[in-house]
Amino acid sequence: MSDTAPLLSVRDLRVQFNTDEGVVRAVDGISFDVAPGETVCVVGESGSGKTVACESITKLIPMPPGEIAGGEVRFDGDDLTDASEKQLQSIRGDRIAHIFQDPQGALNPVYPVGAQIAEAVRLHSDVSKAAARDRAIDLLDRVGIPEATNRVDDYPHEFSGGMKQRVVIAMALAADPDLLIADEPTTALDVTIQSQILNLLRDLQDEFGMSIIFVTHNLGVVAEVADRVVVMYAGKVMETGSVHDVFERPSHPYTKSLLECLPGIGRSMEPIGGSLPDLTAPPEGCRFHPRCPHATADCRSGSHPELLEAASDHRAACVYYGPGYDVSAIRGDGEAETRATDGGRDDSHDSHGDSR
Ligand SMILES: Nc1ncnc2c1ncn2[C@@H]1O[C@H](COP(=O)(O)OP(=O)(O)OP(=O)(O)O)[C@@H](O)[C@H]1O
Ligand code: NI
Repeated sequence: MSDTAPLLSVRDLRVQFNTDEGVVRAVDGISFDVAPGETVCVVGESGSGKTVACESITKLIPMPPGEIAGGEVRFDGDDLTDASEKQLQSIRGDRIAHIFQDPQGALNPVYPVGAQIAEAVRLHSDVSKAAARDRAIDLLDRVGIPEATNRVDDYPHEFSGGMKQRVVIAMALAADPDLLIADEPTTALDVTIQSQILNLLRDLQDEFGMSIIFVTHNLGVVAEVADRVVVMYAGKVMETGSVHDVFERPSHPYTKSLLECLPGIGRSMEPIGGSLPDLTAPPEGCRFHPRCPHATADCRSGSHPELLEAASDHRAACVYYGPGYDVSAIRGDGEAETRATDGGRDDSHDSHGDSR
C-alpha cells in the first residue's frame, strides 16, 4: 500500500435502518481506506451492504429510517458523520461525486444535457456561462459522445442507455472531484458497453487523478478496474487486499466461494449454498458460519472475527488466521500457503516467498 495519507478513511462505520420488522444492521462496523488516485472495489453478494456503505459516506441514505449508529468517515481529515447537510451538499457537488446504476435518476429530463453539465461546472468554479458550456462540450467529448458540439443541446431521452451513462460520468467529472463513487454503473448496460465504460473510467482516472470507489458484484469487473478490493458480507468486511493478492490467494472462505462462482475461474459455477442472514438477527460468531464448509465451534459463538493478517497487507476476518489454527485447512488443494509475515506460530509452514 502507498505511504501517502488516505483520502478517505472509514473506521468502524455502523449504519442501521429502524424498521417495523426490527433494526436492520446493514453496515455493522466496517473499516477501509482509499488512497489518492486509487480504485477500491467493494464486492459481495446482493444485500451485503455495499450500497448502504457507499451512500453513507456523504449521508445519502434516507434518514429516517436510516441512522449512522457509529464510527467515522474521515475525508481529507474531516469526519463527515459530523458534517451538516449544508457542508455535505457542498462536498457532494464539489469533491465527492456519485454515479448510480440508473443514469436516469441523475439527469433532469426537462433540461438539455449540456445545460446540466454546465451548471455543475459553475457550481464548482467561478466561470462564465459561455466557458461552462465550452467545458460541457469538452467533457462530453472526453467521455466519448460523438459530435459533442451537436449533442450538447439534446435532452437526456435522446441518448441511448450507454450514452446516457457517459453523460452522467461527464456530469460527475464537471466538478473535478477528488473521489468518484460509482455504484454498479454498468450493470444495466450490455457487455460491450460495460467494458467501454470501464475503460473510459480508467482513462479518466489517469487523466484526472481522482480516487474511485467502485461497487459491483461482478468479479470480472473487479479484476479489470481495481487496485484494492473490499469484500463485504452481511454488513461486515470479510477480506481486504490488493486485487492481485485477493484473486491469487483468496483468504476468506467467503471470497473463495465467490471466486468459485465466477465462470472461467472457479471450478464450479454453482451459487454459494444457503442465503444471506437476516440482518435484524444475524447469527452469532462469524456471519458466514452457517454457509461455511470450514466452520468450527469458535466460528459459531462470540462476536464476528476481527480482520487478521493473512499476508502482508492482506487481511481476512476468519479465525483460521488466529492462533491455534492451521490455515492450510481453508486454502484447500494442499496448497502450502502461509502468512508472509508470520513469526513462527506452530501452525505456520515454510514461507514460499511472496513473488511480488
Ligand atoms: N431504506 C431501507 N430500509 C430498510 N432496509 C434497508 C434500506 N436500504 C437498504 N436496506 C437493507 O440494507 C441491506 C444492505 O443493502 P444494500 O443495498 O447496501 O446491499 P448491496 O450490497 O448494495 O446489494 P446489491 O448488490 O443488490 O445492490 C439489505 O438488507 C437491505 O434490505
Ligand atoms: Ni447495491
